[in-house]
Amino acid sequence: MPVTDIATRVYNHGWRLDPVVRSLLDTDFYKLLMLQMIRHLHPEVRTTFSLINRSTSVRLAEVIDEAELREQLDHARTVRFSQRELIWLAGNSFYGKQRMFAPDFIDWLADFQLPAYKLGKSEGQYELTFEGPWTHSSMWEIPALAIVNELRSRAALKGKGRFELDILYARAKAKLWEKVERLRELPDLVISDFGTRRRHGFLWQRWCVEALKEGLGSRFVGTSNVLLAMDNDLEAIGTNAHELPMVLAALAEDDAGVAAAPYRVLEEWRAHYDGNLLVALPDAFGTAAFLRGAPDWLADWTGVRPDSLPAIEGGEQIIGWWKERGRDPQTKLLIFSDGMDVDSIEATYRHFDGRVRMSFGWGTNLTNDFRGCDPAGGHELEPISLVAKVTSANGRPAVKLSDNPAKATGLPSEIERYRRIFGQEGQMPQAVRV
Ligand SMILES: Nc1ncnc2c1ncn2[C@@H]1O[C@H](COP(=O)(O)OP(=O)(O)OP(=O)(O)O)[C@@H](O)[C@H]1O
Ligand SMILES: O=P(O)(O)OC[C@H]1O[C@H](OP(=O)(O)OP(=O)(O)O)[C@H](O)[C@@H]1O
Ligand SMILES: O=C(O)c1cccnc1
Repeated sequence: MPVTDIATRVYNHGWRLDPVVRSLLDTDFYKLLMLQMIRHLHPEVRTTFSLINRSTSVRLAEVIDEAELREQLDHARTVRFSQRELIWLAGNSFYGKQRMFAPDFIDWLADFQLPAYKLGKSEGQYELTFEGPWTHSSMWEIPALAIVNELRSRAALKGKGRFELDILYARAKAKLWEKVERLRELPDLVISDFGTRRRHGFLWQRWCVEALKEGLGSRFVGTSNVLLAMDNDLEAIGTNAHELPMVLAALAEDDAGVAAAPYRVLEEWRAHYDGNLLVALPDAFGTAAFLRGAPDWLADWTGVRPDSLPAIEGGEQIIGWWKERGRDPQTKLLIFSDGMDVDSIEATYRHFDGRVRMSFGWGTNLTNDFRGCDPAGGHELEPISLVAKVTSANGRPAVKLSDNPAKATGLPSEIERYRRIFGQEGQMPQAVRV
């Protein structure tokens, strides 16, 4: 296990290009799972992904230097899958399954390059978009977010002294370790790292993952970061994302096609994957409508990943649905993954303990929690709510409604149309923190 003195490195490395993204495996596992399917079924679809800063009070274009941002984005475009990485992807077993990725997909990855980007500025924010085949533009989501988040951290760290940095990281480490000690009290906890996109930095995420591996032992089941999984001999963890129903709905010819899109996605998914990968994401256009219209076979899937209702609320709705459909929730899996942190993990665990199988995907509050750690008392290192969403498919607008109206994305007129199609039952406004 490489042990890097992060404070020393941050101090020493301020003077040359220090690439944020050095591997195309430095992404979420679900991106590769989705990519294999998209390439197979939708190779002709073109999409645009756009950066959206929901923390509008943070004027990113005034914090991050544009030349540095371009340098990092350009560098990411030079990175290719290495031979070693492709051999690992082809030969490793995932979720106990051999050959998850077909040989022709692995061959295709060998030539993969991130497509061009467009970068502008408006009202203190960056306008960063990625247009191209869905297979390519989608792959920008995680590296683009990791780059912007890490450049923001670096900007906040610039000018700090060697000891100030040392104390800052010491505090962040102690803070994380206190969380580990609390989580150890939950005997049947199952938790993984989902924190790549909004991490403080790569090396910090690596430290967090290694700390959880030692501190939580078998309760820590892996990481969604494929590179860290490979390097640390951990399980790569992944489900699927909102972009799948969003793109299929955008491509639909009429309202009925939009309404059917979330279930078509599931059919496509089950034709590619099975077992623990049969986990549905219910909230792209509202969980209540999704569950009401779901085909009965969906209740036979392994689990559901509630993602925008408060965790207990969302879990209860899904358990109620399993019961209604005559399934035993104790055999089912709930994956909680939206802005979780120790308090909500403990509360959710205790609430559902014994009633359902559960696991937690711990993101930003794992890999970017520097709240209260800056010896100078600054707030510049606190995480922001930065996302990259699909905004159009074949030139047609893409929409996400979510259960939380604060997370809706898309043209206002299209959001209205989708609200008419899916209804607004169960919408629950909540402040978005990360
Ligand atoms: N963003 C990153 N992505 C992947 N690996 C990284 C990243 N940053 C550092 N590493 C790896 O972590 C280890 C320690 O990093 P560090 O950068 O301190 O090494 P270094 O000897 O200074 O080399 P480098 O010139 O690559 O920065 C090295 O193995 C390096 O390749
Ligand atoms: O602990 P967290 O930082 O929340 O990380 C995990 C979250 O990341 C993804 O959300 P995404 O980036 O797509 O944003 P959104 O669902 O909040 O819009 C995912 O759907 C989880 O909700
Ligand atoms: O695989 C997932 O569901 C996942 C991974 C990282 C972040 N959010 C979700």
